[in-house]
Amino acid sequence: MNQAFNKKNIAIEPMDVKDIDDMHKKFLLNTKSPVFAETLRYCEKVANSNSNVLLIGESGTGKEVAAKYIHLCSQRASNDVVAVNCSAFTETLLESELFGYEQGAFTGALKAKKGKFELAHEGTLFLDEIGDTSLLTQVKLLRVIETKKFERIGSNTPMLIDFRLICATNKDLEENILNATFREDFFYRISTIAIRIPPLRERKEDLMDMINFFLEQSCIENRREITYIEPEVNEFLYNYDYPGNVRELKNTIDRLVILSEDGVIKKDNLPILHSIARMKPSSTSNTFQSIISLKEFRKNTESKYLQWVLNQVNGNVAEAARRLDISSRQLFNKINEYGLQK
Ligand SMILES: Nc1ncnc2c1ncn2[C@@H]1O[C@H](COP(=O)(O)OP(=O)(O)OP(=O)(O)O)[C@@H](O)[C@H]1O
Repeated sequence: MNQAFNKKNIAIEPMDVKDIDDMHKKFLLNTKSPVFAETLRYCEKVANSNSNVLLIGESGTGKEVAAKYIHLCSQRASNDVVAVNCSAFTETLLESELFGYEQGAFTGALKAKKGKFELAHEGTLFLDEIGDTSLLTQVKLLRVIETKKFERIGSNTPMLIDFRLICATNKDLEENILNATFREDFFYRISTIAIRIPPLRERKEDLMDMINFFLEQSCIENRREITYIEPEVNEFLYNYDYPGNVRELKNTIDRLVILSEDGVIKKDNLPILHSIARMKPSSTSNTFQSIISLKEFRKNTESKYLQWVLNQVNGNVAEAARRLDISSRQLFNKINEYGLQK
């Protein structure tokens, strides 16, 4: 190694899981879904290789969770998993975040800083949202991945590093290659093993356990006790499609627990957007019949939704307006405009 590493001096990223037991306590990995079970077995299988892994899946499916799981199942588990969200930085900032810099390397570099490559030494580097990196950053990353060497910004001394790379994306990188925003050579380099993390709607077998898991977690975190959940809430939680996946489920439950009163989770606390989604449960996978103007589409959707809300409150306009957070006068105008039934 060209420059000595001293693990003790490396500022460790705060990690929310210490070991595999802790991982099982904090995340629901005991799955009843054959699809997700296969995903987890695949993660375990590849954990002990040193291959670069690309996790592909919609936002909120648990790609970061899967990355930590792979790390903790690997021989690198006693070292760190260092995560970087590539979309959170501009090109220059991402570079200094990854490579680190020497004192005086640029204006504002008052003292030297270690980058994530160094921090991930002997551990795992997790690059989230890799599809958001620029072509130039991809070239620089490719070089480090191939040579396992890098220099801090402002230094000519190469450092040798040993890390396992896991990247994640919710983008279609193959399409990005076609439109020249993602390098093909970089794609092949980072995706020796590609693992698809299934969306929640494809693993509904886990929904009940997940709901209970997050309820319990949220009650502890928010110091609440839930004694009753209105049936409409349960109906919603079990039938909703969760386009935001596990994150949306978790946030929804948090919200319901926080807004609960006297231990009761009420249907009134379901966000209004959820009510729209309930009306059109497969809104994300809908096949539309024909192309119409956006104005006409909005009008159709709005009128159906308002009719549904009016039905829910037995035609009580004042109550419907209150729940819709608009004035009764505005609602009356809409009722007349769309010819709605009270
Ligand atoms: N199996 C699981 N058990 C418990 N919580 C989970 C599980 N999977 C995901 N979560 C929770 O769901 C949220 C989203 O997970 P994560 O950040 O891993 O998703 P992601 O696919 O990386 O999202 P993004 O694409 O937006 O970065 C987190 O709060 C995470 O703790």
